[in-house]
Amino acid sequence: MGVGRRMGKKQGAPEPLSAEHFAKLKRKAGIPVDDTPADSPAKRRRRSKKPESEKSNGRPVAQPRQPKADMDDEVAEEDDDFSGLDEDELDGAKLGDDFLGSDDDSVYDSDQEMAKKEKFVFSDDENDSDSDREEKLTAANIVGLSHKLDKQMEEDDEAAEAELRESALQTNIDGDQPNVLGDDEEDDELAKSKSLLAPDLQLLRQRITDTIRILEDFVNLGAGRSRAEYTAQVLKDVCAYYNYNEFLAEKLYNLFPPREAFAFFEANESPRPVVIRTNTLRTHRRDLAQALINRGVTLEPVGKWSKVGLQIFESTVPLGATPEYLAGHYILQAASSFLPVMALSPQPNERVLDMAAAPGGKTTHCAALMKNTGVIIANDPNKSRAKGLIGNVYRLGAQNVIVCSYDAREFPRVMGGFDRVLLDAPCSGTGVIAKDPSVKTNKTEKDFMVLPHTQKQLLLSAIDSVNHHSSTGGYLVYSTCSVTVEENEEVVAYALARRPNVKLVETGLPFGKEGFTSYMGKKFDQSLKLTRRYYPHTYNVDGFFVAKFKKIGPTPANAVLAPEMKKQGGAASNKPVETEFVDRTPITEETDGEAEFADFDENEDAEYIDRAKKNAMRRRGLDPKALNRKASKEGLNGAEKSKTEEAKEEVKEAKPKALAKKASKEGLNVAAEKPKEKVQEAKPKSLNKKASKEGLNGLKTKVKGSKK
Ligand SMILES: C[S@@+](CC[C@H](N)C(=O)[O-])C[C@H]1O[C@@H](n2cnc3c(N)ncnc32)[C@H](O)[C@@H]1O
Repeated sequence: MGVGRRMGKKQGAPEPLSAEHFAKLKRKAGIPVDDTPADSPAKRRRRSKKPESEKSNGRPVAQPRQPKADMDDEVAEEDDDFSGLDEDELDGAKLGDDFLGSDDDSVYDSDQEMAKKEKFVFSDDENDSDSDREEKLTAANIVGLSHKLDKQMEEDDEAAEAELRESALQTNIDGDQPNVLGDDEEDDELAKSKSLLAPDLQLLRQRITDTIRILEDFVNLGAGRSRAEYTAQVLKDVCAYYNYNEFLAEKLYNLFPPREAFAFFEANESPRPVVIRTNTLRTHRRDLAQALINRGVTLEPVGKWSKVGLQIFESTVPLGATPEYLAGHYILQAASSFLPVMALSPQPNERVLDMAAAPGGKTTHCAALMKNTGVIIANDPNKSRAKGLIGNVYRLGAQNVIVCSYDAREFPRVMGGFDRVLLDAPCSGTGVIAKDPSVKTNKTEKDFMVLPHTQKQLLLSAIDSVNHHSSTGGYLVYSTCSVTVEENEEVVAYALARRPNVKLVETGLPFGKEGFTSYMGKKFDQSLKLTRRYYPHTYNVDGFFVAKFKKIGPTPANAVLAPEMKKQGGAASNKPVETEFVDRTPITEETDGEAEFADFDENEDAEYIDRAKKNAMRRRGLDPKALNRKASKEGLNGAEKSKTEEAKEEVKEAKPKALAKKASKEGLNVAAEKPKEKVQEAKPKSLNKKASKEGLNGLKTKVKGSKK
C-alpha cells in the first residue's frame, strides 16, 4: 500500500524531511549513498510542483486514498495532545523526541554525533537507557525510509521533466505584460462561443498565476483595468480549475493575499499525511512504532510538538485492521485534531465535558491525558455517530467516559459545573476539503448563516457549563475544522460580547497563525490574536481553528434566557430582565469512598437543591423571590416553600406532551428536557445511575487495559 508517497512533508512547525536527511540515515545504516547534493533549493522547488503524471488534462487529480479500513477512523477525527501536557511528557520534552532526528540541522556524518542523536529516539515516553532497541528500530525503519527516498528521487526527475514541459508552454514569462482579461474589442459572439468550449486547464492554470502576478504588482501591471476585474477573472478561473462554487471560492479567496489563496487552493488538492495517535492508556509510542515497523509500516514521529503522534509514510498492511489497532493501541487521527485537546489540557481527576464528541478521537485523547481518572461526559446528539464514539471509547480502554446523546444546547441544564469543556463544533469543513472535496460545491450562503448561528448557541452553552470556581481548570476550548471567519472569530467575538464573564487566553499551542482582529471591514477585539488558525498550505495539516477561554465569573442571569424568553425575542422582549449574577455552578464536591456516594446527606444538600431550583426558575423566566414572598405571606416555612416550588416543577414535568411540542418547536431534543437539575444535583455515581435511567448511555468500559 502506498500511503507514503505523498507524505514526505512533516506536519506542524518542524521542517519537511529532506533527501539529505534520508542520506544521513542511509550512511548511518551503512547503506551506500549517492553523494549528489541531496536537496538543492532547485530540487525542492521542483518537488513543490505536482508531477505531470498526477494531472489529467492539467487538472489536479485526487491522490490515492488509503484503504477503506483506515478511512473509517480518519474521517473520525482527531485529537491528541501534546504529551507536553502531562508531567512525564514534560520531562521527555527536554530530551527532544523525533525518531531519527528529522530536524534539518541533525548531523549524521560522524558516529559520535549519531550516537548522540540515537539517544533521543522516542525518548518522550520511554527510558533513554534502552539504546539497543532504538538501534534496531532505527535499522528496521531505515530500509523503508531509504526505499521512500529512492522513490522520491524518481519523482523529482519526473517533476523536473514536467517542469521543463510546462515552462515550454508558458507564454507570459516574468517581465512580459500578461494579458489575462482579453481584448476590449473582442467580438461578443466569439467570447460566447469560447465560453462554451471545455476549458484548457493548462492555460487556465497559467492565467490564474498571471492574474495573481498582476494583482500583486497592480500599479505596474494593471494595464488600466480595475482590480475588481482581475479579481473576478481569477475567481472565475479558480472555480473552473479547482471546481468550487463561486460563493465558496470567493469566501476562501478573501481570507488570504492572492498568492497565498492560490497556495491554499492547491494544498486542498492533495491529502494530508496519514497520522496515528498512540493510545498511552494501552501502550508507549516506541513499543507501538516497533510493532508496526515489524509489520512493514514505515513511520516517524509526527513532529517535536507531539509526543504521541506517528506519521505513516508507507504500510503494507491496512492500518485500520492490525492487531495493534484492534487492541486499541492507536487511533487514526489527523494531526490537527491533536491541537484542541492540547489546548484544553485536561488534568487527572477533573470533570470534563466533550460537547460534540463523536467519533471520540478527542474524548479518548482527553481520557489518556487524564490517565483514566476523573470523569468525561462525552456527548453527541447523532445516535449513529454516538455508536462509533462508544466503539472507540471501548476499544481504546477509556474507562472514565460516560456517553450521552443530547443537543448540546441543552447544557448546562442537563449537567454543568465542569472543570473543562471542549466544544469541537459541527462546521462547514472548509479546512478538510482535501478529505471531502464535496465541500467545494455543496456549501452555500445558507450554510454560513445556519452553522454560525448553531455554533454561537453551542458556545454560550459551553461557557455556561464551565465551573468558574474550579480549582484546577475553569477553561473552555472552542474549535472547528473550518477556516471561515463566520465560524471562528465571529463566533468567538459574539460569545465575548454576550458573556463578559469569559476572556480569551493563550492556547499554549506551539505553532499556528494568529486569529483575525479585522476582516472585510469588521473589527474584532485585539484578544482574538490569542486564537490560532491552521492551514494545509502552511503547516501541512487540516485547516483548523482553536480558541481557549477562561471563565472568570458567574454567568449573568440576564444572559441566560429561558426557552420562553428566547422565543419571544430574548432580552428585547417586554419581560423584565434580571440583572443579578447567577452562579450556576452545581455541587462539585468530590468524595473518595464508595460509602459516601451511598450516604446522601439530605441536610447538607438541601441548600444546594434549593439554590438549583431557584436557578431553574430563573431560567424559566420566573422570579424565585416572588415565590419566597408568597410563601412567607402564607406563613410557610422554608421547607414548605421548597415543597411549593417542587410541586410547581412537578406540574411542569407532568406535561410531557406540552413539553415535547415546545421542545420540538425550539429544535431541542425532547428526551433532554427530563433530567435537568436533578442530574445536575446528583453526585457522580448516583448521576451515573440516574443518567442511564433517563436515556444517558452510562458506559463504563470493562476491557482491562493491556498497558505494558
Ligand atoms: C467535528 S465533529 C466532532 C468530532 C469529535 N470531537 C472528535 O474528535 O472525534 C462535530 C460533531 O458535532 C455533532 N453535533 C452536531 N450538532 C450538534 C449539537 N447541536 N450538539 C452537539 N453536537 C452536535 C455532530 O454529530 C458531530 O459528531
